[in-house]
Amino acid sequence: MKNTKELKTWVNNFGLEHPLVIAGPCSAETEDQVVKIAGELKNTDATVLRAGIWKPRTRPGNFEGVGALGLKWMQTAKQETGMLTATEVANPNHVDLALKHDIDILWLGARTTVSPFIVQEIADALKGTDKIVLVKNPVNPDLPLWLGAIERLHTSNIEKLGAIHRGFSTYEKTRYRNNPNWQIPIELQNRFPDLPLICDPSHIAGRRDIIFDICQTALDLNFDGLMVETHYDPDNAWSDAKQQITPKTLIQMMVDLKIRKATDTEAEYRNSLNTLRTQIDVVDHQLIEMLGKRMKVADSIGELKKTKNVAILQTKRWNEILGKMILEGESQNLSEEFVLKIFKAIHQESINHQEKIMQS
Ligand SMILES: C=C(O[C@@H]1C=C(C(=O)O)C=C[C@H]1O)C(=O)O
Repeated sequence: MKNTKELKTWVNNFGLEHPLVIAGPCSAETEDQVVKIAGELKNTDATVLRAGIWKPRTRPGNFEGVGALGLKWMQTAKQETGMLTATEVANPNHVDLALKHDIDILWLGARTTVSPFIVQEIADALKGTDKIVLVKNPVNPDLPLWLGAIERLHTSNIEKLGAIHRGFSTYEKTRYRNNPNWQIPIELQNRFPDLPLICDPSHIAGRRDIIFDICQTALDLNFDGLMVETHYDPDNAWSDAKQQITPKTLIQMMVDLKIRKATDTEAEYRNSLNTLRTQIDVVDHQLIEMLGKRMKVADSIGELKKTKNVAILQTKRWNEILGKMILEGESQNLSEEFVLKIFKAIHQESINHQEKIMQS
């Protein structure tokens, strides 16, 4: 698959002055609930009503969705509000049912994207449709797997494609339910700058209070749209209660979010930006030079260790360096997380260098 300007056409055709907003409950629960939420979302920035009909739950015994019955409720909501509809499909049978009920946007969930077999079956079932198909990232931070799923759909002649970033599962406890790992959607934009990219802050956050900040970050990173779980009574939702917000909160959020433009052509802005970027270029050059110098010292240590047959890894020394650098980083306004990441990478490169010398 090649990047082409046409990839963005379906989003541009909405003619919106704000990001595309897909909103609605995590799960369709009752007809009244679906229709009521759609009613509250009508006349807001939300163009598309989302609702989960089949819910992939980590463990059995939880609410697994109302099934095909809910598709009729989506149709009623669409008739009453004029909103487009979107739901998740996880197998060819879901695809058939969703198409029969004229759902406008189908998405593949994170647990589906991980499996090329099931993605291929879904791509085959979708052949010939002109529906919009969105692909959530796989649960693991694997860009080729994510792109591979999109390519399978592209090969099935699905033209209206997009990616949804919902964060990546981690074993570690973090402030997020699913780690945003923003580098991955940034890399995706590098490869496919025109592929529509939508952020799902609800699944990244797993909780209401940080949804706004995640949306703002997404807009700062050129995302085209937001998919936000919305319920009139979030606390009593049948699934993902903690991460849903009310339509009223969504309306306020869209007022408060700052929508960024791709660039600005004003001369003074361009000049200042160029001056600052020259400074960045100088510092980057120095960083690489310093890192090269550090590795030369590591090489010498490798030579020395080789003469005495001493192990490369010296945990005590390494921990001393980390402790010192975290403190120095603090005084330079660098987060501990960042300093750790950088120094772990430096340490690994240093080990690789010494490995080469010790084995030669
Ligand atoms: C360079 C050394 O070898 C390893 C690499 C280190 C580094 O790059 O700072 C520190 C400790 C060792 O694990 C050393 O022993 O000092």
